[in-house]
Amino acid sequence: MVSNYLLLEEPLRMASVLEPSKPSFFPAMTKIVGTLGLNSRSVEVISGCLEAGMSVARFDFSWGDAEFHQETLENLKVAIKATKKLCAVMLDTVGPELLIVNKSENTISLEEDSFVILTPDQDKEATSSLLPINFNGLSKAVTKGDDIFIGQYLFTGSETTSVWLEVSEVKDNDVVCMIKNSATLAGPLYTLHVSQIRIDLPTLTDKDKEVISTWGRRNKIDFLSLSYARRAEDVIHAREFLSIFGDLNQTQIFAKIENVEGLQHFDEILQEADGIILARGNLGIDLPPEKVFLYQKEALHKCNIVGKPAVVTRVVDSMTDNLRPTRAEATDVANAVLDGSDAILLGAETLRGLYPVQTISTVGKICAEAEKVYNQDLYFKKTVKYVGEPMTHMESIASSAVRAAIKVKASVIICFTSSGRAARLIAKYRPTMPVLSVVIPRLKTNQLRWTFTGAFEARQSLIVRGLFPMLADPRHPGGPTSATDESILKVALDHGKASGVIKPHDRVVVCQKVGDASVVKIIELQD
Ligand SMILES: Nc1ncnc2c1ncn2[C@@H]1O[C@H](COP(=O)(O)OP(=O)(O)OP(=O)(O)O)[C@@H](O)[C@H]1O
Ligand SMILES: CC(=O)C(=O)O
Ligand SMILES: [K+]
Ligand SMILES: [Mg+2]
Repeated sequence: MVSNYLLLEEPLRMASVLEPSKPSFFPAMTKIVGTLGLNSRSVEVISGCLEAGMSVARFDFSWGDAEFHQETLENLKVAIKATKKLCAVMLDTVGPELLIVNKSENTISLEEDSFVILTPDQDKEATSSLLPINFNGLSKAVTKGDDIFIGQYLFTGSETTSVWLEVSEVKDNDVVCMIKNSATLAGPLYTLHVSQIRIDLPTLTDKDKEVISTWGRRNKIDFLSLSYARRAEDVIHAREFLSIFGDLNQTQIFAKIENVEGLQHFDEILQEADGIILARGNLGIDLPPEKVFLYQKEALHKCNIVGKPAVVTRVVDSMTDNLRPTRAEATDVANAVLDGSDAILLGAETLRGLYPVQTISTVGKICAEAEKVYNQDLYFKKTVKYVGEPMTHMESIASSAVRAAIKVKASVIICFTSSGRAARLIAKYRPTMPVLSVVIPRLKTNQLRWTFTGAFEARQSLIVRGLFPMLADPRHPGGPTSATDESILKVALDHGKASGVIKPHDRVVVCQKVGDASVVKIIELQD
């Protein structure tokens, strides 16, 4: 029987369960995005995160100000130098997120069946009977009987600090709610969510614009995580805004789908965005829990077939306080890989968790095991069928490179690229071996000065499953000649050997342009 499930057939599966997990030169083909903050901002801890496999650092502006994040980023730079591990930078916007700030940071006890008022008056202190929120339209958006959720920022669900409320009355700008479960709110910041209600705030808020034009520009961010993307226009507007700042026109936009409205416009958003983040934290309370798994499978499938990277969030919440994930969480990580995610995003686990480094390493190990039993052959066939014929030249070259690499059991695919496009297309076919994307710099000018391209392109591949970037020497920019190509290939092979992914007598598939022709070649190493 031909399985339709992206998992290898027996007897390979049981063999894989019983064989010990093997350490490899890289933790997994699936990438890990770590949210840096409170418990993950020293050079030492960030270095540990990089060594454990984090390749994208997320700076979440819902939490902490520009100065706080700058300090963390400076430490990240030191850690990158020290570990020699590349890492991309992602700025995550606040967007139309409803937040409660608890300035005093005293815990707030809420009693089941008693009442609490939500007020837009942010000068008020947060107490057991009054919670100030950052939005003055709530009283117009909700009606009696609506459910409201309040939890610690990046709530994990297992803590006793989350509460469900029911709207019992709207009084001018205030919303009076009945408390449905007793809870103690802890920490300085809480997120508030009303299921399936449109929050009439722009997706890119004034604060977000300010942060992008200062912090984002200063740090030439690789990715913008556009929180609460609800329509294609949100992405278009964000792109227009980024393009005002010369350096940021290369920043990729990852649309973060966090509610049903975003889900309803998924196809149009995907068309405009460079990638998608399945923000299961918020979506998991906007959608009924029983619907989340199917959305995940559908969304990942859609991203995969168009070759855009997809990131899944909130996988091992319980590791925020524990050294081991629950069985359900470990299985969930593996299923995210089998469903097709490119990267896993860790939130509370690395931001305020007790074990940021161990969490990254545990998630990496689970991903690696799932990748071993991923049914690449079936996936490849489905993708080729979906793309149809005639294929574009590049699509045909990319799929041929993957096919050739699998047939000859190559240990690695080396892809020369400037824009990163060719390497991403290869990754789309989900090769079982890593793709060394050798980014060849190009010289460009803005009429005032010369600069090299390549750094953005290299770092942006750090979120794509299977891509491992390497920057070629800028002394060989521009048009390829056979002499420079040979020397670049030699550097790439040496890099592969030094990192342990290429061994003597291995076969390697190389994808490059020779003159005008795109070629796929197979080389057999002597030593
Ligand atoms: N500097 C280079 N030297 C040799 N081959 C290259 C070089 N840059 C790209 N290629 C090859 O050219 C083909 C087109 O790849 P890709 O689309 O990435 O090219 P590009 O020049 O980076 O992009 P674009 O066509 O968008 O300008 C691929 O086969 C790729 O491996
Ligand atoms: C990470 C995030 O914002 C979410 O999962 O909702
Ligand atoms: K955010
Ligand atoms: Mg969210």
